[in-house]
Amino acid sequence: MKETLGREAAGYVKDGMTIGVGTGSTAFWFIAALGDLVKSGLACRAVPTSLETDRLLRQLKVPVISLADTDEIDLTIDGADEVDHQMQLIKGGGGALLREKMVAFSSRKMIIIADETKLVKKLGAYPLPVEVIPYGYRQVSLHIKSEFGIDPTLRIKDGNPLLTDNGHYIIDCPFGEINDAAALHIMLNNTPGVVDNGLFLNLADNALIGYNDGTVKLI
Ligand SMILES: O=C(CO)[C@H](O)[C@H](O)COP(=O)(O)O
Repeated sequence: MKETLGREAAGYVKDGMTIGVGTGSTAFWFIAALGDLVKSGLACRAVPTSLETDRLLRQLKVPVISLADTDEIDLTIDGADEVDHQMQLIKGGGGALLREKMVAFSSRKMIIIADETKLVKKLGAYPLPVEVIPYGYRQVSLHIKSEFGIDPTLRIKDGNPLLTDNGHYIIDCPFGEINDAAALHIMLNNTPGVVDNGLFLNLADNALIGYNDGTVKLI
């Protein structure tokens, strides 16, 4: 399914485009498809959203530029942890939310690739990743806990706090159903020490949703 989604998304890439390239296991298959297109002669420039995506793109000889090297991105293809029918998202399960959001914000169009399990009526069942400055991360966590009555978890990898590509920590916040995503976004990002959170509001245009029976629908 992820491979089908990656290949389907590659159909939206046109010659000469600057492409934002997402992170994660679904985006992996888009990268593979983009590599094939470049091999067969497509000209494009790719803006990676993580060091891992950067590495994969270079491995496949896809020309890579950094976000600072372009004024605008024509199209971004990325995965998501949740997408609702209004194209609002939760992202950051792979820890790349900050660069992903910066790339999405600079893109004229963003298409999400996700399987049907990620298409939800309301965001929030997936714990919302919040990227924080390591200094004082505990205070941020305590603040979120007392403000919202939830139990945030510091993301751990190999026994240590996971460090993002930007040298930050991630706190995963199990909000449950989010009723006012815009207000939550502001409240979180107004907390000193919070760099950004995984709510992607009004950034995605469409989603390619992959269904169990092998079909893909553009919504
Ligand atoms: O936001 C992300 C990384 O920060 C990913 O797009 C999201 O976690 C989905 O990943 P996958 O396709 O592996 O399920």
